[in-house]
Amino acid sequence: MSGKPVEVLVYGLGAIGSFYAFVLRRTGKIRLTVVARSNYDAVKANGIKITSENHGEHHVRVDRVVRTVAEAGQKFDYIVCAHKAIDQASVPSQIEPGVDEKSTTIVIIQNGAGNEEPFRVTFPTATIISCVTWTGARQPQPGVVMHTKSEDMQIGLFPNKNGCPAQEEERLQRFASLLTAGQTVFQVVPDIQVQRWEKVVWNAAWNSLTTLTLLDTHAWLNSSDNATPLTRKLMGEVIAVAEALGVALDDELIDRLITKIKAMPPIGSSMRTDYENGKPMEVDIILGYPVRKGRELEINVSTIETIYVILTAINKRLMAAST
Ligand SMILES: NC(=O)C1=CN([C@@H]2O[C@H](COP(=O)(O)OP(=O)(O)OC[C@H]3O[C@@H](n4cnc5c(N)ncnc54)[C@H](OP(=O)(O)O)[C@@H]3O)[C@@H](O)[C@H]2O)C=CC1
Ligand SMILES: CC(C)(CO)C(=O)C(=O)O
Repeated sequence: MSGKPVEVLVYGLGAIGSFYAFVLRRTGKIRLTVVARSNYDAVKANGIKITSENHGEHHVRVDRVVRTVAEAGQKFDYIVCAHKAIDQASVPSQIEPGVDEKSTTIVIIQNGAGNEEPFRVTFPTATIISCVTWTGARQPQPGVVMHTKSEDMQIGLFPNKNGCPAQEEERLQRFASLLTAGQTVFQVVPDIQVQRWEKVVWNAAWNSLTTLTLLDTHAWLNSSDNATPLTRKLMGEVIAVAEALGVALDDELIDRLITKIKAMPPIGSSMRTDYENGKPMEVDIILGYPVRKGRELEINVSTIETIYVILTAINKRLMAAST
C-alpha cells in the first residue's frame, strides 16, 4: 500500500455491505474496518468469503472487526452504510463516534427513498453520498456471500446546502476512484434522486407483490388480467409522488420497468426473502415514505397505501416473533 490508506468503515455487513467491502478492499488503498452483528464470530475468525459470478472466488481480509462504531475508537474517511433500512432513524447515533463532520463522508447503499434524511439531521454539514445498487447478492451463511451476475450502481451527492460544493465533489470523485480501482460497474450521476426514485418504483411494485403473493414476478404478472394493470397503477402513484417532489420521472418509466422485468428471468425480491426468513422487511422506506409524501402533497396514493398498511401489519407480526 503506498501513501496513507483511506480509512473505510462498513456498517451493515450483510450481502451488499460484504460485496462492496470486497470491491473497496481489493483496491489495496484502504484500511477496512467492519461493524458486524450476527456474523461477527465468522468474520472475525475467517474474514469474508465471496463467490461472484463476475469476479470469481475471493477471501476478503478485514483489518478490524468490531461490534460497534464506538469500539473502533477512531474517525473514518468513509462510512459505508449498507444495513437494512428498517429503523433508519436509530443509525446516525450509532455511527456518530466514527464521524468527524469536517472530514468524514457518509455513503449510503440502500433501497428506499428518504434514506439520507436522518443522517442529514444528525450531521448537518457532513458530505453524504447516496447510492442505488442493482447488484444481486445474498449471505447464505455468516461471512459467506454469493454474488450473481447482476452488478451496477449509481452514485451521487445528497448535497449539503451549507457545504463547499468543490470539496463535496472531490470526496465523491475520490470514492468513485476507489470503486473504479475495485473493478465494479457504476456511474456517477448528477441527480441521484432520479435513480433512487426509479428504484423505489421498481421495489414498491415487485418487492410488495412478490411478498404478498409469494409468487415470482412473472407468475404474478401471469396470474390474471388484472395483475399488470394493478402493477402499472401502483408504479404510477409512486411516480406521481416523485414528480410532485420535483424528481424528474415520468410515466414512460412504467413501460421501461415492465419491459425490463419481462426480459429478466423471474425473480422474487429481497423483501420476500426477508419475509420467508422471518426477518423485518423494508416496508417503511420503500412504501411508507412515498405514502406519507403523497398524503402531504394531496396525491392519490390509495393503491400503495393499501399495500403499505397490509405489509406494515405483516411486518409487526414478524418483528414480534423475532424478539
Ligand atoms: N441483497 C441484494 O441483492 C440487494 C440489496 N439491496 C439493498 O441493500 C441494503 C442491504 O441489503 P442486504 O445486504 O441484502 O441485507 P442483509 O440482510 O444481507 O444484510 C444487512 C446487514 O445489516 C445488518 N444490520 C441491519 N440493521 C442494522 C442496524 N440497524 N445496525 C447495524 N447493522 C444492521 C444486518 O445484521 P444482522 O445480520 O445482525 O441482522 C446484516 O449484516 C438494503 O437496503 C437492500 O434493500 C439493494 C439491491 C440488491
Ligand atoms: C435485487 C433487486 C434488484 C431485485 O428486484 C432488489 O432491489 C430487491 O430485491 O430488493
